[in-house]
Amino acid sequence: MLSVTCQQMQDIEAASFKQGHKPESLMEQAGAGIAKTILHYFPNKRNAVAYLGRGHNAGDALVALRILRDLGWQVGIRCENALHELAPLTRRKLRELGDDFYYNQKRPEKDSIILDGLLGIGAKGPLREPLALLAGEMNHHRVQGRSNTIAMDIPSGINGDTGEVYDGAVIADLTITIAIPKTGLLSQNAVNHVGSLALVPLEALTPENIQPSQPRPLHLTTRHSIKRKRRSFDTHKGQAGRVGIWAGSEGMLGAASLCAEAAIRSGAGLVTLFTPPTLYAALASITPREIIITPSINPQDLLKSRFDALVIGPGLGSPVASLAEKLFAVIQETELPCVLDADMLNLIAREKRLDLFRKNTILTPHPGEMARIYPASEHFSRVPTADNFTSEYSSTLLYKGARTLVAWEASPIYHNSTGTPAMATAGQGDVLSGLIGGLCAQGYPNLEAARLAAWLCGEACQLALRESHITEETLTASDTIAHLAQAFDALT
Ligand SMILES: NC(=O)C1=CN([C@@H]2O[C@H](COP(=O)(O)OP(=O)(O)OC[C@H]3O[C@@H](n4cnc5c(N)ncnc54)[C@H](O)[C@@H]3O)[C@@H](O)[C@H]2O)[C@@H](O)CC1
Ligand SMILES: Nc1ncnc2c1ncn2[C@@H]1O[C@H](COP(=O)(O)OP(=O)(O)O)[C@@H](O)[C@H]1O
Ligand SMILES: [K+]
Repeated sequence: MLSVTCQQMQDIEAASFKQGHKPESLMEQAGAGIAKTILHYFPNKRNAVAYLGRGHNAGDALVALRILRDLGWQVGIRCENALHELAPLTRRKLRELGDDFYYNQKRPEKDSIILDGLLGIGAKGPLREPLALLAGEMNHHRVQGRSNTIAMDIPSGINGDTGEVYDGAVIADLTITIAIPKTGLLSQNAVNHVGSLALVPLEALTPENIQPSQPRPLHLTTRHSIKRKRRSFDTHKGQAGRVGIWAGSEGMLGAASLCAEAAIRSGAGLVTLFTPPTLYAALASITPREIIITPSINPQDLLKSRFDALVIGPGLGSPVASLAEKLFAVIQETELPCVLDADMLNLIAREKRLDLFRKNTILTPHPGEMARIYPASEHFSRVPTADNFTSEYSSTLLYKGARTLVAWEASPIYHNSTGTPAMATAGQGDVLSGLIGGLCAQGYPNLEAARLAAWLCGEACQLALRESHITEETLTASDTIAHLAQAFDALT
């Protein structure tokens, strides 16, 4: 969904009020959506404390808090403003929690949920007292109490238009933005304060007829903006997509195995993994039985079978020159959707074969690989890099990072909403490339496959963290695969 400035959001709100929508009804819908999102990621009852400012942002937090309390959560508030200073609607939402609620203020306990309802799109400039004090308290409890902070609409102390981070701004693990994403949330400067993103759509507030504020529009990929395919009843495995993978080398068998497993878990009907004959036995012992493993020394084999998509690169290492030439020839010849990942990108950079970045290819560089294939990226921030790169090359680009970007030619630059720092662990990229290949093989257009795969991987990891035996420290790429089903299920 297109992102908007705070002023554009306020104009859309004002227009909806003119049409007869009521602020209280919108606030109830926003609060209900926030509570639902919190329960999606934190399904077990906890202690929740809402930090309140004076405006309607606090009202959203109070509605969510009321819903959580009705479901048996222990809830409380922190507010340094006098009651009479609160906006009338916000005061009403506070009263609905009980007359004594304001006077029995609470601080978060260990492992709490902290709701940031200090400031939303009505914020002007850096945090002023008493909100600066409360933001400091929230950030302290988040670290000391290992609590999770969830920002209502935008993290307080962030400029919603530019993403500028003011002193003492709230650090959120998850920002639940209301109705339409605000452009500042997508800024790279703000990423450590925004965390992962979720959207609560409101029917009355949609971005129709809004002019993008940038020449290349910035969109957020959320669960609502991805369409999941349904199969017809008589689908057979040949129609469900055939993926050919060239991956792995001595010491990097796991990359090949994870990539192939993710491809079959994406829904692809048949996945074939080509491997040097010397690695066959070892790879067969760690790869799911559903994967066809074919010993091969010639990448041309990728062109001989009837595949619907190819993935080349995970764990490839540094192939000898003759193998490299054969891989280049395959990439040059194939018209299939072709994911080029990891060492394949390094190889292309090293041999200066950027002519291979054709329309059917999907490139998945992390910033290090990006600097090799496109040294200009070191002089630009992420969005201009994605913009310039896709203007120069006709490939679909998936530029990995804490806010993964996906773009193609003149498409909007899509910012992925899901993900967690727990993903900073080996093998996540191999899962991602396998997933993209599997989705392409099922007929998702390249851009859609890349957006969906990035969203699914991030969502799977966020959902994995709900489980008591998986933490930020212990999450592995295998856990990502194991939670893909829940991620698919979370799509509307
Ligand atoms: N208006 C509506 O119909 C809806 C509003 N919603 C929520 O309401 C929010 C906007 O509410 P408001 O317009 O009341 O604005 P805020 O809740 O952002 O509060 C703005 C008030 O905070 C104070 N303030 C501004 N900048 C400050 C600073 N730097 N330091 C300290 N105090 C500062 C001022 O008193 C200002 O009036 C949205 O972000 C969203 O969360 C949602 O409930 C959806 C519907
Ligand atoms: N802090 C983070 N927040 C969100 N996603 C992350 C974070 N760190 C890594 N990721 C994601 O994990 C994946 C890692 O890919 P990559 O670095 O290629 O891993 P590998 O090569 O080990 O498989 C990318 O999709 C990246 O976007
Ligand atoms: K907020």
